[in-house]
Amino acid sequence: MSVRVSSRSAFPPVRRDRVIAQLPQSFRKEAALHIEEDFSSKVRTACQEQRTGTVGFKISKVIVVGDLAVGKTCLINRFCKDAFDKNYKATIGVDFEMERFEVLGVPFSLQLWDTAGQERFKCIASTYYRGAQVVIIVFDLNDIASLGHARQWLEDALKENDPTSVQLFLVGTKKDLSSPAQYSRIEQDALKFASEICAEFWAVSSLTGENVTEFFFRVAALAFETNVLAELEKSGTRQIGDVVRINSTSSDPLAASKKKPSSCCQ
Ligand SMILES: Nc1nc2c(ncn2[C@@H]2O[C@H](COP(=O)(O)OP(=O)(O)OP(=O)(O)O)[C@@H](O)[C@H]2O)c(=O)[nH]1
Repeated sequence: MSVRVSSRSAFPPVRRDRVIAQLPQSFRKEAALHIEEDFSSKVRTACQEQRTGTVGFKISKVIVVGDLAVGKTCLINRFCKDAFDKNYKATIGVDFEMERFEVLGVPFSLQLWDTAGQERFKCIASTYYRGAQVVIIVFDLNDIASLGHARQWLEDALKENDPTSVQLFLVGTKKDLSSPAQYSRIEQDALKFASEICAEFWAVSSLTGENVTEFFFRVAALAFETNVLAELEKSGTRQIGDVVRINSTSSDPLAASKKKPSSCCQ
């Protein structure tokens, strides 16, 4: 496999197909963490001038939660291993994969934590929720009950984390199994719920691979952008009037879902 060597990294080189030079776009503008077309000029400039501090050495923790058998393991495996297993094997506790990216020339890593959806393993899994920068709540697009349970998964994940600093994604899986009519019905509900909790909505299929790479690239890019902005803030280079564009960093998704019925993410 071809790789790209970064002179600024102490880690192994990044795969060529993990290089992000443009901001990947959201799946639906109605439920997006932000709708800018590109990285902010502040972030681009910081990367060009190598003013990203420790971001190149950081590992962002991503937890993937949701009901049993909704497809969390398959989603991670499709992206990390380009593999799909049609047989269900329950995750016992947790498992994780590391993915290395290069964003705007800066190395950046995601640690993807696959957690158990089965009730009996949930208490083991929840001990690993702490320290997440990104929470991905997964539901099955063909099972409305799994979308209904998303709020509980969110509450559990936020108990262990600062609700104002996590980025939330709501991901519907098994898109290949739903008819267009079925899909559009559940998408309406998912979009509504995603905008209530300030999450970004995606619909994917791990069987066909539809939207899987696009989704994880978006996660990596937004997590990277937040880290660079935080680094700039720490080093005092942000100016009065600068806006942190990722709204989930400035609002509490659970409080938002109780107070605001409409979108609060843009
Ligand atoms: N057709 C189809 N089947 C899928 C897809 N994703 C997952 N599956 C199937 O759904 C079942 C459950 O998938 P898993 O990824 O193991 O589910 P999980 O959410 O990790 O389950 P737990 O570990 O118990 O929490 C398996 O039989 C998969 O093959 C998909 O995109 N399309």
